Amino acid sequence: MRKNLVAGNWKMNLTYQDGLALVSEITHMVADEVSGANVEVVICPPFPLLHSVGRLLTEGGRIHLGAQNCHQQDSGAFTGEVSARLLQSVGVEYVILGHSERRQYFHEDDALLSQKLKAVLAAGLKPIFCVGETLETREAGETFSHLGKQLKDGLFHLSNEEFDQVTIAYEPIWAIGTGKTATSAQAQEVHAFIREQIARAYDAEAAQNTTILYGGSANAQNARELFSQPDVDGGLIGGAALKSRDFTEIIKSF
Ligand SMILES: O=C[C@H](O)COP(=O)(O)O
Repeated sequence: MRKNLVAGNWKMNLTYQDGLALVSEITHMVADEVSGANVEVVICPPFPLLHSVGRLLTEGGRIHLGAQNCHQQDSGAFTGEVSARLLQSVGVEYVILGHSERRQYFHEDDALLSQKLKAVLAAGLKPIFCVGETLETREAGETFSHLGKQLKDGLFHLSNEEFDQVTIAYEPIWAIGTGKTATSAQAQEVHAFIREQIARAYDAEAAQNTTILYGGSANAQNARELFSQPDVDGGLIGGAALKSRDFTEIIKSF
């Protein structure tokens, strides 16, 4: 039985103080309101907040810590970078890899992401691997070939055991931060396609066990409808993860 998951990606938002205030509100709301829900929750703050947010999450109990990126090497002269091993040592469990913003603004390609995946897995962390198409690609009718290639080149080189640790996030780039959400039917269509590709690359069991998240202007209003789709197992939440009430309502949408 695959798990449902809601991951909040804070991106490059908030100060240290604002971040701690937000996470404290979220832990209280989740503790009070979400006790029985069948969902794992992850919060991915910027690097300088990881340790302190992690401590609050440990005290609060049931929310896991994630990072937004890491370097592919274990250590060394890579000024400004952060290794998976360091992330693991501050209590991180998940790492987002291949977010469309990393691909677009930092030119991360499938070859680099393959190395990052290996580093994350070697450190005992769980990757949240993102794929998604631009509006141009969708309108050209190339969504599925594009996603198929991202999965094949970026992800499907992993062994079965390594792949077991992976969560996939589908992010229609045209829906990120735009307020334009994919319809639940559009999301379901792509998620089913991704699951089918997993079955081909690995097997039916791996496909059934893989958690596939939707990311792209998911919010407290549309989460229930999106999460009710058979192949949508949760969300990678940007803007709405910065508001404790909205994020909690999204978690409660299962
Ligand atoms: O990582 C999160 C996704 O990019 C979605 O962001 P958004 O919810 O602000 O559209």
